[in-house]
Amino acid sequence: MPVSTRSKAVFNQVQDDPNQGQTTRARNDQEESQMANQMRNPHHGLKEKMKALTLLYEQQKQASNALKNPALKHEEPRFSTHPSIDLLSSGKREDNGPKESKEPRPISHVMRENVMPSSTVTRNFVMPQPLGAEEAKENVAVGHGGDQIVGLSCPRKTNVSSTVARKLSMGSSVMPFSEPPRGNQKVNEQEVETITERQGSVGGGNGSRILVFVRLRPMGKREREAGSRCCVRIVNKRDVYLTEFATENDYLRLKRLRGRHFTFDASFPDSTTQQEVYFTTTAELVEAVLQGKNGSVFCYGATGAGKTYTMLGTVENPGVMVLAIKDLFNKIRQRSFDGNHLVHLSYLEVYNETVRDLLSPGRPLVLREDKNGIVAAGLTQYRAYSTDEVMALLQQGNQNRTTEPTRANETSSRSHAILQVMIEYKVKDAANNIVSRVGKLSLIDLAGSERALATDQRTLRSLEGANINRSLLALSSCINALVEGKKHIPYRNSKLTQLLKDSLGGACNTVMIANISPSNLSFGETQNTLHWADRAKEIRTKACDANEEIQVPDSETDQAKLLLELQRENRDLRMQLARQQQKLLAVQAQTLAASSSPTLSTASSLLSPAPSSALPHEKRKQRPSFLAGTCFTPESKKKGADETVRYLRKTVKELEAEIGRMKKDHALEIKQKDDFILELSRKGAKLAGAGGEGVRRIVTRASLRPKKAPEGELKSPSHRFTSPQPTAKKRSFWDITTANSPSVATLNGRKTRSYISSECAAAPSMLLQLAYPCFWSMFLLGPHLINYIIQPGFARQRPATVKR
Ligand SMILES: Nc1ncnc2c1ncn2[C@@H]1O[C@H](COP(=O)(O)OP(=O)(O)OP(=O)(O)O)[C@@H](O)[C@H]1O
Repeated sequence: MPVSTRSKAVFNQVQDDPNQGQTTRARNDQEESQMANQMRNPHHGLKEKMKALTLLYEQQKQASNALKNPALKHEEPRFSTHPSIDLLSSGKREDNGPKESKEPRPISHVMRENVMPSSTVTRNFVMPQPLGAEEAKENVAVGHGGDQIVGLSCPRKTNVSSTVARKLSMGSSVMPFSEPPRGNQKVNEQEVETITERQGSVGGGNGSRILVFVRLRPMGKREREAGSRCCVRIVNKRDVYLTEFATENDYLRLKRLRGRHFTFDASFPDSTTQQEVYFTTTAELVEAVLQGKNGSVFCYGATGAGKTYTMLGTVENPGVMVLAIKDLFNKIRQRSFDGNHLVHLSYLEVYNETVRDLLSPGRPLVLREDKNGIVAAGLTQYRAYSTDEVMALLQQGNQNRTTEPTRANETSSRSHAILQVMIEYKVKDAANNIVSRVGKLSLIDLAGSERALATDQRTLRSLEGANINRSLLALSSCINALVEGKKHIPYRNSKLTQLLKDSLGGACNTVMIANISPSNLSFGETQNTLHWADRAKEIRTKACDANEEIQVPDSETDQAKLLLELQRENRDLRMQLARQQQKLLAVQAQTLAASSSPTLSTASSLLSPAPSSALPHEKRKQRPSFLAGTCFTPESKKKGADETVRYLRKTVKELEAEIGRMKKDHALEIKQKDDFILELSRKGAKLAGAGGEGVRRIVTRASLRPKKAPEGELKSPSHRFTSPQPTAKKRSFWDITTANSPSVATLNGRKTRSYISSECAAAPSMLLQLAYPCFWSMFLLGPHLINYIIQPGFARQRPATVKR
């Protein structure tokens, strides 16, 4: 620490003085130890350092006075200056100061002088020395529109060297934009690496993040005249504060201000020059394009926000497009001595959802997708050899561009313009093969997002506005889908998004410049622009060095791949379409069913479950379906209804025939059972006769019935939940017969049940017994019928003929 070193030097001087008395020496020792203690303590504040420095200063002053006037050698100075005076030069004085002995002043004295300076003190305020880049960054004053408030407590704005600032701007989270290099100053290649690295790191190694910048334009004359206020504040060249002022009529929020805060990679206040914008946003992309990577810059914002100014600029203040072309040719000249760089140029616009060639206007162009991405078929590619040539082409293209005056902007661009510069660079690789690298730079000036009222409601402008808004809406949908990581990105929703596919989701370094107006009258548009810009920050494009992989294109393989991809896409789309159609048909069918005649609908609703379940599968297949797609015309409707009626009649007939068959079967069964019972009865009678005095026992149902439970006997809890005939035993027809009766399972696993009254007091006569099967057959028919209805295919599985 410089302070402690100096202090030590002073004490050494004191010790070296041979004329020093014992008392003074003792006091000095005490002071020395006190000072040493103070210096050892790292937490001594500024006050302590000041004390030490003041002491030092006093000593030096005394020494110099003593030199000038030996008579005043031990006199105390009559006034002192502020301790901060000559803070930095004190060290020098100390070094050059005399080595003569001087009595150190007591600390208390020095302190008193510092605290209570004499009225005659001359005060000199010294501005601190300029700080380093880091300190300057920390102390950037918060000012409106990026202006610095320079005061006594703030350091002066320092000029950070361009390299440092560039690294700061691209390599760290804080990104103040940099000063442009003067003249033809070469951009350091390391700087380009920094932005690429940064983009790569953000993209997680596989891709790069879109860099988003915001540019605020100055307040326009019209806006000033309309009395608009500035609602945008840019702080730290990065943060954008948007304030909504309450209108005079908005009494509820009259005193309330609503604000929003956004942070971008860099934000340009209204005083920013075109060069600053270019060097911060695009210069590095140009460098990357020369290395065979793709780059895109697009301006986005409301109408009149300054997009065209940023992209094209004026003759005096050329914009990004012009500066990029100039820079590109400069760089090519610097590095290409063998003329290996080929520059091709195309310029197109998207106007009312049609693509037009701005360099050779003619019929609208068709967009096609090939292995290089989306291309406009038939678009002119000009080979350019110099900046002047490109400038001439650019001018020509701009003259062909659709611009119209609107209420919001006198020279409003009514189309999206895309300038594409392709740079092909041929190099020899290690194996001496010529490898060509192609980099593409797309510079896009979008038409302004706008409200119909803000522009023009009446004429063609409104149609243009609708189309512009549609394409921008499609763009925002794509941004949303990309941000949310969706599989399907709706690029096909507009021509603009198709053309921007590469820039948004391809292998490309992309920069978005959001242009905003400062006027509070454009608050809504500004907020919207900032919202989308903020969203776009999250988009990650693919890795940018895909170019390496397409150096040696295998045309057949590529075509096959493309074909496969297109087929897959086609299949997906067809499936999507089919699903949608199915949904539509289902809805239409429901509507049709609801609107058809009540009898028919009732009949079909009543009968539809039965036939579908009762009929064999083949029959169900044949049933006319509403989804067959033939029921949408009146004739087809009638036809469908007739068919249904016919089908129902047929079903009824079939059912009747089935019932008749079943009746016959059951009659036969009943007859067989009756015969069997009769025979048994006869046998029983014979046995009884042969037994003589034996008890005649006729098996009746009553005898088989369980005895009534004794009163007071507990019933199971489930008893409460049984049917109303819990006391009657459920018995089958065969229960009354002997053990060789066919089991219940012989009837296809289905139990045929009947309930027997528990009130039969006496055994029934034979006649009655014969009547029972008839009675039972009634019960038997019911379940069979039900089974027929609820179980398909039952009709084919008739009960096996009962054998004795
Ligand atoms: N940074 C700026 N400095 C000075 N003037 C500017 C700036 N930005 C824009 N302007 C001026 O504002 C006006 C509107 O700008 P510009 O035409 O670029 O808007 P735009 O966003 O392209 O509008 P549109 O979408 O309707 O085409 C122009 O007169 C332009 O000169």
